[in-house]
Amino acid sequence: MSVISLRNATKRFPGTGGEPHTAVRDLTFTVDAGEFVAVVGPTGCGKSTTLSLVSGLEPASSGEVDVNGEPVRGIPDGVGYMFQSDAVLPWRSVLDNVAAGPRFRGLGKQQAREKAMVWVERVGLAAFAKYYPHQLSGGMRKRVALAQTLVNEPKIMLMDEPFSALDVQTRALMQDELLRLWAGTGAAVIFVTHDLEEAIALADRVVVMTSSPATVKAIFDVPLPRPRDVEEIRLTPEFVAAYREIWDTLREEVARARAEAMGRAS
Ligand SMILES: Nc1ncnc2c1ncn2[C@@H]1O[C@H](COP(=O)(O)OP(=O)(O)OP(=O)(O)O)[C@@H](O)[C@H]1O
Repeated sequence: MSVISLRNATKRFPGTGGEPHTAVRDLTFTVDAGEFVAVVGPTGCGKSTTLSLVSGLEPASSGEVDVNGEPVRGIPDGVGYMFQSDAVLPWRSVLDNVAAGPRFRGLGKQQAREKAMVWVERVGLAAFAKYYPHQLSGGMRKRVALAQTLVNEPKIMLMDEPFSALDVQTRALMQDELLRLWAGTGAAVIFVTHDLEEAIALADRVVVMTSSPATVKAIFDVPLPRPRDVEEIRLTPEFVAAYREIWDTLREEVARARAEAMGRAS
């Protein structure tokens, strides 16, 4: 069953010159329970706006966006977020950062900490539970952010380039970690990325967006088995074939976006 469904969803923002600016147009795709969908497209095409429509942060100007079978009006329950910049609070320990969500949702301090500790352990930070964010590496902070998201047991996870600021090795580690932890949750994921390799390594399906204003250009199934080791899987012929096929479609859009950006600059 689809837990996320967009039908001809369009978003227009007020433009600077009075004319409305269309950020995304006629978006149509669905995400099933337990499905991992990656969204790729050229820079600035409207990927983050797509997530804003699903998260209820921005209402659609036309078309329909449903979450759990209901039209999105405001921020739906059971949705977890992870963005490029994390929401780790510097004045709280790792454990208290992770416990903040359960506290907010009404658990007592002790219960929230117990629940948080389970996730702190799962993301491999048990020895660092009392540390403060400034004492952690970038990868460790991302682990905290992942625990902060997963501790709330979201049925939907919206991820906007969560690992793009990490170095290549830490990034691969975090991708593996995400897949391992997500596997037990049954959550539907939309993962926005610039990086086609990352999209294929992680996802069940890849949605390719056109250049701005974005619409869905094509949707590809990723025929790779799970569980996956993201560094190993990149070397398989199936991965390379999927990469070629999807890149053929994405390349035109990236070229078009570049040409438009150069046109604007000149
Ligand atoms: N709140 C807003 N008000 C006005 N325009 C906006 C707003 N949010 C996004 N836009 C515009 O919508 C378009 C798409 O932006 P969006 O951030 O969704 O793209 P993106 O594909 O996520 O970008 P990137 O690849 O750089 O992360 C851009 O032209 C942007 O300026």
